[in-house]
Amino acid sequence: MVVVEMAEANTNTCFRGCCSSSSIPLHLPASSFTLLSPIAKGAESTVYEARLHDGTRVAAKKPVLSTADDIDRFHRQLQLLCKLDHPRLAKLVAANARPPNYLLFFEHYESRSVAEKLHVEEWSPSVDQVIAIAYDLAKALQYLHSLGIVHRDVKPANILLDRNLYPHLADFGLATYKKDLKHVSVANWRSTGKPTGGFHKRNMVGTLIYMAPEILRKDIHTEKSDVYSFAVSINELLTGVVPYTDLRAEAQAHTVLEMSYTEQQLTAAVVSSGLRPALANPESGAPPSLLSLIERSWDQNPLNRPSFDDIVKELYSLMKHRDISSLPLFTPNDQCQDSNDDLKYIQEDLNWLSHGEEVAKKALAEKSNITSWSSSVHDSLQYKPVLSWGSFATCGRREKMEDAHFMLPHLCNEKDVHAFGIFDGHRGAAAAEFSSRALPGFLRNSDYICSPADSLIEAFLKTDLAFRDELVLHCNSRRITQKDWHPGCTAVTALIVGNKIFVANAGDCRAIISRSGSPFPMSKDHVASCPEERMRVMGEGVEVKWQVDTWRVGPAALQVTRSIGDDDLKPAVTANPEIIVTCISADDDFLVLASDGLWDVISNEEVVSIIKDTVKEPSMCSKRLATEAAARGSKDNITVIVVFLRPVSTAERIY
Ligand SMILES: Nc1ncnc2c1ncn2[C@@H]1O[C@H](COP(=O)(O)OP(=O)(O)OP(=O)(O)O)[C@@H](O)[C@H]1O
Ligand SMILES: [Mn+2]
Ligand SMILES: [Mn+2]
Repeated sequence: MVVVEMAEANTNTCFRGCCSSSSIPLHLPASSFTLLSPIAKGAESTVYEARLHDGTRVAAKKPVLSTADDIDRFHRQLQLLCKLDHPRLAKLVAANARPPNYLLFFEHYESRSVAEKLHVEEWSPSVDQVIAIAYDLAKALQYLHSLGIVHRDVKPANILLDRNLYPHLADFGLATYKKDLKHVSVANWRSTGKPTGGFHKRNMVGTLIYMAPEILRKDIHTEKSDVYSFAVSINELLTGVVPYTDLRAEAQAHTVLEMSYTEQQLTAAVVSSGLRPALANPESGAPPSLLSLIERSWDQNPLNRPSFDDIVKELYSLMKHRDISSLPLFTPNDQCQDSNDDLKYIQEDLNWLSHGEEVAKKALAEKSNITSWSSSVHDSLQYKPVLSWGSFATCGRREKMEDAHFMLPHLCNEKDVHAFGIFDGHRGAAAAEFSSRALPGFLRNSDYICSPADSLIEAFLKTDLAFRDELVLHCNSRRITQKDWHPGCTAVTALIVGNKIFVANAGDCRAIISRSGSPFPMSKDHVASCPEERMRVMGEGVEVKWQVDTWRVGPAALQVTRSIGDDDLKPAVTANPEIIVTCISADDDFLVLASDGLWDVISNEEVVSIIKDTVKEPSMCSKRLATEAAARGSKDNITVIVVFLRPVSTAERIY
C-alpha cells in the first residue's frame, strides 16, 4: 500500500498504474477546487462548472461509475486524454482518479455547444463561419485519426465553442484506438449510456441521426464513420435545423423526429434507402464545393468518403478562395504554392500559429480580469465611428509568405473595441505567425486598469518574450542550434476603442488614416536609416553599418531597428512599440495598415487617392492596393488591412 502511494506521488500515475502524464495532475486534491453549479446532466455523468484554487474556471465531468466495467472505461478514457494535445480538442487540465472520487477537469468553453447555440439561441452562423469551424474540426479529427484514434461521437452537442467561437471537440467517452475496434452494435452503444447528450434528455432517435449506416447495420466502425457524423454536423450548422426535421428549436424537433420515425424506421431508411438530412440549399450562399464535400462525406460506402487529410485540404483551399480571414477563427495565411506539398507546408505554418494560440490561451487562463476599456472612454456625446473592415494578403513575387495578420472586431465581446494587426516576418515566418495569434491573446488578457496604450505595449513585450522562450524550447526539442536561427518580425497593431484609435508599431509596417482627404501618419518607420533609431541601437552596443545600399544593424544586417524575435540582436532591436493615439471625427474616412511590401512602392498620398477611386468595400480596396503594388514591381510579400471609419453609402459602394 505504502509502495503504491509513493509511486503515485512520484510519477503522477493513476493508482492502477495505467494512466500517467508529465503535465496533467492526476490527483488533484479536493482542497484545490470547488464545484459550482451543474452545467449538464447526462445518463452517465454530470458536468459542473468549477474553479481551481488558482482562479481558473474549468468544467468538471463527474462520471457515474457503478460497475467494474465503468471504471475500466474511465481509465481508458483518461489514458487517451493524457495523450491528446491539440488546440481544437477539449483540453484536460487535471483529473482525480482515486476511488471514490473520479473527476475530469477540462478547460471551460464559455459559448456552449454548437447544438445549444443553434437550437436554443437560434444562432445563424455565416457561411464563412461554418467553413472556418468545419476546417478547425477537420484538423482536430485529422489529428485524432493520425494517432489511430476514432472519436465515435461527433455531433453538435460535443462541439464546444469558446468565447471567440473557436470549436473544441469534446466527449471522449466513446473514443478508442482503431485497432481495438470490434463490431459495434447500436445495442452495445446504448449500453454504455452513450451518446445521451447532456443538456436535454435525449432519446435514441435523436442520437441515431449522426450515426453512419455501417454502424446502424451493426457492421464495423471505421474512422470513416467519424467522417459521416462530421458531414451531418456541418450540414446542421449550415441549415440550422435538426436533421430530418425542418425545425430549429431542439425540443420541438425531437417530438417531430419521434412522431415521424421509430428507431427501426429511421435505421432502415438510412441504411437501405439512403435517406439523408436535407442538404443545405445553395441559395443559402453555401458554395457548391462545400455541399459536394458534405454529400461525399456521408456516402453510403465508407470507402467513397474522403479522409480528414482530404477534407482539410479541400476546406483549406475553400477558405483561401473566399479569403476567410476576417473571422476570429483559426485561419492560415494566404499561400502561394498550390502543389501537393501545400499540406505539408500548411502544417509547418500552422505549427507556429498554434504555438502562438496556445500561449495566448495559457495567458487567458492565468487571469480572470476582463478588459473594460470601452467603459473608460464611454461618453454618450462622443463621435461614434461606424466601422467596416477587410484585408488582402499575397506573397507576391516571393517564394514564401512570411507576413501574417489578424482582424478581431469586437474584441472581448465588446461592441466598441476592435483590433487589427499585421506582422512582417524575416529570417522565416515563425515570429510573424506566432505573434499574429499570441499578441491578440495578450491584448485580450490585459489588466483592466491598464490604458489601451499600456496594454498594447505590454502585449508587444509579452509576445516577444513568449516567442523567444518558445523558440528556445523548440530548438532544444529538435536539437537545432539556436546560433543558426533567429527569426523575427515587425508588427503594427491598431486598437480602436470607441472614438479613439491607438496604433502601436515596431519596425517598418505602417498605418495611416485618411483625414479630410489627406494621409495622416499613425506610425513612424523604425529603420536604421532613421538617425534617432540608429543612435539608439548603437547606444545599446550593436553596430550599425552602411552595407550595400543602406544602413543595416548587426551581423544579421537587419534594416529594421525594432522587432519581435531577433534574439541575437536583443535588447538593441527592441520590441517596445511606439504608440500614436488620435480621436476619430467625421473628417476621418479610413485607416490603412500594411506591410512594407506596399509602402516600398506606393506613397501615403497615392494610397489615399487609390482608395478614393475604388469601390468602397474594404477587402476590395485592400486587394486593389496590393495588386497595384505588385504591378509596380514590389518584390516583397504584401498584406493590407483597410478599415472604413464612417458609413459608406450604397451609391459609393457600387461606383
Ligand atoms: N469543457 C466544457 N466547457 C463548457 N461546457 C462543457 C464542457 N464540457 C462539457 N460541457 C457541457 O456539458 C455537456 C455534456 O458534456 P459531455 O458531452 O462531455 O458529456 P455527456 O454527453 O453528457 O456525457 P455522458 O453521455 O457521458 O453523460 C456539453 O454538451 C456541454 O454543454
Ligand atoms: Mn456529449
Ligand atoms: Mn516585408
